Amino acid sequence: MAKVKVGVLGATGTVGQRFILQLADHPQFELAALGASSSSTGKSYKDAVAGRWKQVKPIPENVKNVTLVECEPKEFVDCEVVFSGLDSGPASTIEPAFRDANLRVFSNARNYRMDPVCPLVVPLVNPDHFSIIPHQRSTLSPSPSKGFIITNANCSTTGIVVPLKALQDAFGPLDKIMVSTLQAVSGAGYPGVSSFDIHDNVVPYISGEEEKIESETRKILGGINANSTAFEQLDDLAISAHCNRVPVLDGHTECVSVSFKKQPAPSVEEVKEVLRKYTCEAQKLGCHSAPKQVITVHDEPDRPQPRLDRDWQDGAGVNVGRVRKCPVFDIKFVALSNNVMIGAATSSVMNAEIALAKGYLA
Ligand SMILES: NC(=O)C1=CN([C@@H]2O[C@H](COP(=O)(O)OP(=O)(O)OC[C@H]3O[C@@H](n4cnc5c(N)ncnc54)[C@H](OP(=O)(O)O)[C@@H]3O)[C@@H](O)[C@H]2O)C=CC1
Ligand SMILES: N[C@@H](CC(=O)OP(=O)(O)O)C(=O)O
Repeated sequence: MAKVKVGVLGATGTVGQRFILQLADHPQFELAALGASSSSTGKSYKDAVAGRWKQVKPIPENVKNVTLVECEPKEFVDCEVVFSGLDSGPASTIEPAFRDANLRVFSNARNYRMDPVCPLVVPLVNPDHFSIIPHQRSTLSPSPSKGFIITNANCSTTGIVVPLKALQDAFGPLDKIMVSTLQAVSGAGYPGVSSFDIHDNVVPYISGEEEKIESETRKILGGINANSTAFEQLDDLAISAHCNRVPVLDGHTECVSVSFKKQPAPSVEEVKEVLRKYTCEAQKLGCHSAPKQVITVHDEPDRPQPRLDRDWQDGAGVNVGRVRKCPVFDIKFVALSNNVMIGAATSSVMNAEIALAKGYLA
């Protein structure tokens, strides 16, 4: 089958560079156009990222000499799909312009995540939310025949909703959640937090992050109504987040405590077994980027750790450890996810693979 031609918006940034690595040699997608800001357009990709290519792997040979273009639909006429690693400012007008020009937009930006007709999908959790797409199109005037926007979640939200979904499926509705995050500096893009601010330090504030974790979790773990026209958010799920920036390059660590509506609560061993056995639709569909093991449960008392565990399975799954009884809630555990992989680029790419497999790119 011919590959689907795709473009990347914000191709030079932290998330954009990960898109390049994942898409340069993808079995189903072919890179056809790369966009960035006007300070990069007209340059070859290698010149535009000179001094700020921050990946261990080199720039793929077939990308080095591609000329960067403006993020305008007329520059992407060969593409059927675009992956967006745009900042939220430019994303607010650029992403809908691509949707209205009949491209399928897979976005990392926060702008449309809580939109009532926009799917907010963590591919390991809720790809069933794609079914709102026909309704999303019907709310637009003129209604695009092919275009849509699908978003993926904030990177810290992504890391917790995967184990929480496994627990919710197995043990019924969750009651309360407390989460404290230790977030990597790559979450702030490049150059991000200055070394002077983060070295030998912890910054106990990330603007807007706590609110995003609290609202996005309720949407992702919620359902969609029978005729696929509205999301059913978990409005009665109590959730509170504390967010901290720590001197780690990649990988968000999150300390989670959870209680269940149904009592008695499951035991530690039952929780571990459910997490280990959790599977997702991307695996069943045979998606190229799906992890073999969605949740890797560590029994060692000092794992997961970002440096040791963030690249397991190319950062496509979630690591959980320290599962234990909580004297205040029911269960507590530590989750680690790669914020730039499953927290960003891998989620978008896997969402597109699922959409392709389910016929949404036809
Ligand atoms: N980093 C992470 O862990 C995560 C990030 N996200 C989200 O992904 C998005 C990208 O984040 P990140 O990669 O960290 O950001 P960066 O700042 O590293 O990259 C931003 C990209 O957007 C481009 N850009 C900026 N302004 C414009 C413009 N006016 N027109 C066109 N292109 C523009 C930049 O191009 P140029 O190089 O030319 O300036 C660059 O390619 C954000 O919305 C972020 O919130 C989501 C989850 C996790
Ligand atoms: N704010 C996250 C990364 C991010 O960009 O989040 P969002 O896509 O929700 O703006 C972090 O700093 O680690």
